Amino acid sequence: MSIQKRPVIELRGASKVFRTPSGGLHTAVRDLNLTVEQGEFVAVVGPTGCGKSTTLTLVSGLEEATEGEVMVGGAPVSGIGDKVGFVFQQDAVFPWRSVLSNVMAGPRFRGVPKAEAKERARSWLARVGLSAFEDRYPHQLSGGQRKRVALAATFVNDPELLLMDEPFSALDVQTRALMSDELLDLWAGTGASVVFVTHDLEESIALADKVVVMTAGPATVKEIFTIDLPRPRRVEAVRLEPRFVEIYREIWSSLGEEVRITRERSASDAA
Ligand SMILES: Nc1ncnc2c1ncn2[C@@H]1O[C@H](COP(=O)(O)OP(=O)(O)OP(=O)(O)O)[C@@H](O)[C@H]1O
Repeated sequence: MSIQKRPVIELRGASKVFRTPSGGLHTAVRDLNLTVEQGEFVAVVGPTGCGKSTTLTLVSGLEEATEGEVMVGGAPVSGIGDKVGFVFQQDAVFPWRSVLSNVMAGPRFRGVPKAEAKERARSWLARVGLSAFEDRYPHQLSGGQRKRVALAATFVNDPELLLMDEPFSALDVQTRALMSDELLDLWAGTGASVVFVTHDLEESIALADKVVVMTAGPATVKEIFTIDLPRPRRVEAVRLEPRFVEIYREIWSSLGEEVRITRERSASDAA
């Protein structure tokens, strides 16, 4: 018997129009249709400024769609849900709290008793290899370690949906690859769905089940590619596989066209 997967996110004909400071209107997302199923890891790639982050803000409930429907967990999105975790480029850690206190914060806000929150936080800190650092403060950590704290602080809340906006882009290449592997390890077995926005096509293929290519702005879905690389994956190793290179070429021919359109537009705007 096949297991019926249920959609966790459904965007149907979603558009977002912003009012610009000069009083004009700017369409950031146009007629976007996208379904993300339970447990699925979906990466979103597209040219710079096309509307990827705006798509995430619609799903998060931070912004309301101007048109169309945005459903999360089968209901129209309203505000930020308890079961949604966020990881952004900037480290969302409290600088005045210790590492342990940072990871305990989510469960404590959700009413988990202190002793239990501490136990859960310690177990996630162990999983990200930071047990020895629990008394440190964020400024006493490296960028990679701070990112690990942010991941532990997110996963400790058992999110059903993880929204990630270029979470590793400020890290150096090696740390980035390590963090990607850690993310895959942490995510495996949680059953959480992930939407991961990135500029980096290699990163998207190494991580995801599906790569969504967005058009040059306003963002709409151009093509969706299924990534049939087996799991578990190690990002540095998977990049060298012939199938990876084949997928990369296929997606790049779709994405490259949108990147070219965006470049030509900005060149003509500058002229
Ligand atoms: N609050 C806002 N008000 C007006 N315009 C906005 C607002 N937020 C985003 N935009 C515009 O909408 C477009 C899409 O922005 P968005 O940040 O979603 O793109 P992106 O694909 O995530 O960009 P990047 O890849 O550079 O991070 C851009 O032209 C941006 O300037």
